[in-house]
Amino acid sequence: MLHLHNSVRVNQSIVDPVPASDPRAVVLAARPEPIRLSAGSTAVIVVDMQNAYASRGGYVDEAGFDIAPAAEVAGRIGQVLDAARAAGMPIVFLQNGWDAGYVEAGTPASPNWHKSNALKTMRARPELAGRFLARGGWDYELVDVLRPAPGDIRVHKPRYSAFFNSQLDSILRARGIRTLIFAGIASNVCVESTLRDGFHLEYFGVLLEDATHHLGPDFTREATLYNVEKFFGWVSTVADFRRAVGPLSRE
Ligand SMILES: C/C(=C/NC(N)=O)C(=O)O
Repeated sequence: MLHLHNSVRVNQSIVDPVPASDPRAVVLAARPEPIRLSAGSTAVIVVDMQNAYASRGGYVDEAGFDIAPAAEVAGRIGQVLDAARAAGMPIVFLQNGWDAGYVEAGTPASPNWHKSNALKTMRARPELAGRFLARGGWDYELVDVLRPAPGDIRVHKPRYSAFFNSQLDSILRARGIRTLIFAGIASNVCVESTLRDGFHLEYFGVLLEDATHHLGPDFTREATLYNVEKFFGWVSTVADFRRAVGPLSRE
């Protein structure tokens, strides 16, 4: 038996979306229980590792959020990608933002116009106008240490959840993907939004807790981990992911 928050107990049986007979299947240690995944039906989803979210002078830094842990997180995501590539798993890089004219960001008739801290910061500081999250600009680009390799997939997304107004679902379905390994920033915003929507689309979502960073007080990190573990998916770590998929390495 495994003890969870609030003293809830669940069986430690393996969650089994793929048959054990699948030659590319491994068991990933996770909370609340281990989950079997296959390299043939699992993708790594790297959420918004753009200068906006992970570099000094980018949007969230300028908007006053703490990005100090982002560099370490990027390094750990690099380890996840090395292991995933060696195992032959597809890797999807999400990039959040809008066109250079901000048409996709919406008008005052959109909640995004009112809630986006990027848009709000640019309105409050006109000298920053046009700088944040605009396709073609530095802020929108992925951080230098996490450049996509040939074969990796990039998906543009204009809202927090990558399943809205994007190609993500059809790209995943076209490859027979059932399980999504999540890394990136921010755990409590775009990562959680995408993992939740994936749940409703029948994807098995696993969040690697040390390959992500939150925006806001530490309780937001705790809340996301609780929500994922308890309601929407599974929580694992970079070391456990590497341990699990290591034997699948084709090198
Ligand atoms: C706050 C925020 C989060 N984005 C993310 N990638 O989690 C934003 O985009 O404004």
